[in-house]
Amino acid sequence: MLTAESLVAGYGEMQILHGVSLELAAGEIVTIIGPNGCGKSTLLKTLAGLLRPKAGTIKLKGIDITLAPTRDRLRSGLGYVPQVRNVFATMSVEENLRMGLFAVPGSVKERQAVVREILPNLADYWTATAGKLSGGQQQVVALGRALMAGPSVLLLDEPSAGLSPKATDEVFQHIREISHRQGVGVLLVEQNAHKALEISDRCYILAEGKNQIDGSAESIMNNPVVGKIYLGAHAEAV
Ligand SMILES: Nc1ncnc2c1ncn2[C@@H]1O[C@H](COP(=O)(O)OP(=O)(O)OP(=O)(O)O)[C@@H](O)[C@H]1O
Repeated sequence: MLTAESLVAGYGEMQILHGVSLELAAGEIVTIIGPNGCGKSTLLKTLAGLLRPKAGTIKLKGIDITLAPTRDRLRSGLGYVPQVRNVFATMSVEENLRMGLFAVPGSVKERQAVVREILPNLADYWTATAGKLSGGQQQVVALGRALMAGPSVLLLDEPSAGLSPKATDEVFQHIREISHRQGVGVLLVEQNAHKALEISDRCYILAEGKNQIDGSAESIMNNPVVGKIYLGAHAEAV
């Protein structure tokens, strides 16, 4: 569904990604973990088209989108939810979802009905101002907005950031359903590595802008060395 090969990217002269490669299949959840500053968000921004890679290729459904503008990526089925400022705070939930269709043709009402079926909680705060919702509710709104465009791939940057354990579980449950029921491939960047691995099929570990280790989520969780270095305090529990 989505492949990246040997991506080199960064900010100005500063190179952050030094040849990162990955694959994501339909209906699969893949988590990217790694130390702070290793380039996880930079990788998602590059895949989403916010940063232009200096080298490497990105393909979506076999089509080269390496240099495609963000709008074209959206139309081709690539959705992206950034870590911060992922809702329009002064708009209602309904309007936030409307915005999700700005670059993609389609009927707002029809798409909203589909998204409300996938995320039934949205009905509870449909007319509320998004900025006044809890962090967990805002994250559901952000997911809903991304789903409006009918993506086949979703890039999610730390969806559990700032959420309580309970809200994190709810958001992860939604992610699992979006992936497994709707067939959406989900690429997840998470600090909460242990919890993310529990809902993931596979995992890539990055270090210093390079692929370090990859494998099934289970093999990563059961690898004592990986656990100790990358899963932190949770290592004992794995
Ligand atoms: N807009 C920017 N301009 C310049 N440098 C940036 C910018 N955004 C990030 N960086 C730098 O790029 C490096 C990688 O940042 P990135 O956010 O991709 O890491 P990360 O792995 O997602 O980190 P974290 O886990 O802390 O979120 C860091 O050194 C960061 O300071």
